[in-house]
Amino acid sequence: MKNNTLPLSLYIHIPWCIKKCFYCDFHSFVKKDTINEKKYINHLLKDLSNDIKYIQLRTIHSIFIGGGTPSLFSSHSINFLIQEIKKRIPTNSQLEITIESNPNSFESNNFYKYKKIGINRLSIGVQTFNMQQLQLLGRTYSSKEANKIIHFANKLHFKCINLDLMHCLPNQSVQQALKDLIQITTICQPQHISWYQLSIEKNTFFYSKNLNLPNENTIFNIINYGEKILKKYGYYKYEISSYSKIGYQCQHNLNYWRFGDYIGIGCGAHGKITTKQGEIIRTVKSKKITDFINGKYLHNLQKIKKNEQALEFFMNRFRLIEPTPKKDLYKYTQLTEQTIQPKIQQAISEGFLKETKKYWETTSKGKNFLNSLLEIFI
Ligand SMILES: C[S@@+](CC[C@H](N)C(=O)[O-])C[C@H]1O[C@@H](n2cnc3c(N)ncnc32)[C@H](O)[C@@H]1O
Ligand SMILES: C[S@@+](CC[C@H](N)C(=O)[O-])C[C@H]1O[C@@H](n2cnc3c(N)ncnc32)[C@H](O)[C@@H]1O
Ligand code: SF4
Repeated sequence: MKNNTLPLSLYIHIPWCIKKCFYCDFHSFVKKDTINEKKYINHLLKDLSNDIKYIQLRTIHSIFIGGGTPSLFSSHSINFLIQEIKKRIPTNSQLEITIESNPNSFESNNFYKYKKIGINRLSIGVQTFNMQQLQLLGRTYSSKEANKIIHFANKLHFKCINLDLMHCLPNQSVQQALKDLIQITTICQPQHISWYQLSIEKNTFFYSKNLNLPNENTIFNIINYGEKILKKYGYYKYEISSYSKIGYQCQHNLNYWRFGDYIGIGCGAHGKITTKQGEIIRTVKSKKITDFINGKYLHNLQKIKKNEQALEFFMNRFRLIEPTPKKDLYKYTQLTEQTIQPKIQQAISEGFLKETKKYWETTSKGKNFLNSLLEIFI
């Protein structure tokens, strides 16, 4: 492979939370006592130094500090981390730096300083403004507190604020789900909204519960009317769950979905890298914090087999609303169009896909039955 020109992002995982929410299976564990932030950050930097080889003369165009609840870390620690990273790897002038936070008062004390140290995208996980539902989800703040903190964050004028909102919650009516959206789009007015349909995941408290989840009809109405509200208030859908004002798409997540490269550091972080030889590898870092802080950073490194690369590429690409440029298949995987032509023709003949000279685009049937479309590429 010639010089690697694929966009490169850096993901940093901070795995601690105040408590484990009943629905969440992201890699996080409850903070038992004071976290030795400096020690963890030193290990993050050592973890990064092992992955420097993957940079291949590129610059980093986005940093995402996710979790867990990264906003449990002080602005001093986050500043030290960002400065040390910048000493080690070139970053581009338009660097997007996101940190995720929960709308708890003590965490919001960090917001002002996060902005001062260069964080330009603040993601706040609200989930809902309905008090009963917040309690049902196991969240640790009130809707009043969430509103106050979003209002406070707005006044700090981050370049972009994202709010995470979930829908199709247990016992949730269409009206309640839409009320959350009206609140967010007309009062909070963030630049970006991530609107997630609740998924019941294994290894979560919810998984073993007999929940009163919305039926198909309610789900259809929530999504159908919800998308109308989002569009009415200027939020354009660019990915299955992602909506933004024009110009505020999340560059980090876009890079994932376009099948770009990203280095993942931290306990449980994953990365996806294209090597000089044109191989595509996935890295998974140790999920056990004891392993990670004993210097066992890398848990697993796996090459994506050639015959799985088209599926991996389209699994990411077809999440996006934008059409897929045909030239990107070779750019991101080194696969030629010829190698996948029969499957493309099958997807077109089954009504999931349409094509022009330069693009492939999912039809509404393809968007609504994405898994059936992707099965063609297995
Ligand atoms: C991993 S959390 C990190 C953000 C922050 N810790 C918080 O809780 O707000 C990222 C987001 O994933 C979403 N999420 C987590 N579990 C989910 C599930 N089972 N179904 C749908 N969305 C989920 C939530 O909206 C959450 O804000
Ligand atoms: C579900 S997304 C939510 C993004 C948020 N809605 C936004 O727009 O900023 C973020 C979560 O996905 C997980 N995540 C993202 N990239 C990751 C990576 N490379 N390795 C491990 N976990 C990752 C983390 O749990 C992180 O909190
Ligand atoms: S949703 Fe956020 S706060 Fe809740 S357990 Fe997951 S990462 Fe932690």
